[in-house]
Amino acid sequence: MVYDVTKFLDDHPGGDEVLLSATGKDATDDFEDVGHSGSAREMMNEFYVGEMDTSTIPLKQKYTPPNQPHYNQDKTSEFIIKLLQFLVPLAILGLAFGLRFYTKAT
Ligand code: HEM
Repeated sequence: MVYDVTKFLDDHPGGDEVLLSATGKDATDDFEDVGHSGSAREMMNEFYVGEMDTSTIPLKQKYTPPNQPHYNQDKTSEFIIKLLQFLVPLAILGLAFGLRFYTKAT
């Protein structure tokens, strides 16, 4: 049985949260566990929409991850920049020492 409880959310004595948590699925157990009164069962008729062929419900809903923005998976350029950040100062230092050594010798 399918019920549309959108207009009942504000009026449900058990609150809207429990109703919302029971949407889009078989809420029979949730409903029965509360031990709803006879009048609650009568009220349900107001929100009755129809029947559903439960055999058409997929047993497990397939999770399809939302489309992610395409990140640059190629980390090579990042690695080269890091390497250069390390090597360039080292090269300058080496050059400075080299020059100093060279100018002293001559
Ligand atoms: C169309 C469906 C529903 C109707 C018409 C309905 C109606 C009611 C009514 C009239 C009450 C007051 C107590 C009573 O008379 O039994 C109530 C209480 C409550 N209902 Fe519902 N209900 C519905 C669905 C649900 C569902 C699906 C859940 C759980 C997921 C739920 C959880 C509760 C809770 C927790 C209370 C409070 C019980 C308490 O404080 O003792 N109800 N509901």
